[in-house]
Amino acid sequence: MMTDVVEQNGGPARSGASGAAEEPPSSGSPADPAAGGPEGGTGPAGDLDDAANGRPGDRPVDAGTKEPVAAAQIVAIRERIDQIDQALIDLWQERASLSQQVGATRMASGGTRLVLSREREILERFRRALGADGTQLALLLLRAGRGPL
Ligand SMILES: O=C(O)C(=O)C[C@]1(C(=O)O)C=C[C@@H](O)C=C1
Repeated sequence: MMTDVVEQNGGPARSGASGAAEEPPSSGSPADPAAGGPEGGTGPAGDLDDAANGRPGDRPVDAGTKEPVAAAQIVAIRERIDQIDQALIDLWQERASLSQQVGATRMASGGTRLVLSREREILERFRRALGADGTQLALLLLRAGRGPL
């Protein structure tokens, strides 16, 4: 599976054709308005944002299932997913910053903005490890540092 990386609208990338990804498999009815509705106010959401999960602190987790054991497992696994996502974000930003430093150093010394042989090496490393999606990921990674070609 390969997904186009260019999302001009800034929205989430879609990898499937279905527009009903949050529906349970057997559900043909509209979403339950009670599920995920307001859960009682305790003040402005801005004061309650939970830095760990980005949700207002008083909102219950939507695990996508009503089965409590499965829901608890999902919540636990999501903790690690959130840690990984944060690490990816931190590393992404660190890499972009380092790439900009390299570019500025090179150009200040009369060098080129880009070194395409180095970019090919990086693209190949990602392709070898992750396949075609790796190539797309590396293209985004490179663009985050040196800007668009
Ligand atoms: O390694 C370099 O020479 C860089 O400038 C960094 C970097 C990158 O982000 O990896 C960015 C631009 C170059 O064309 C090649 C690689």
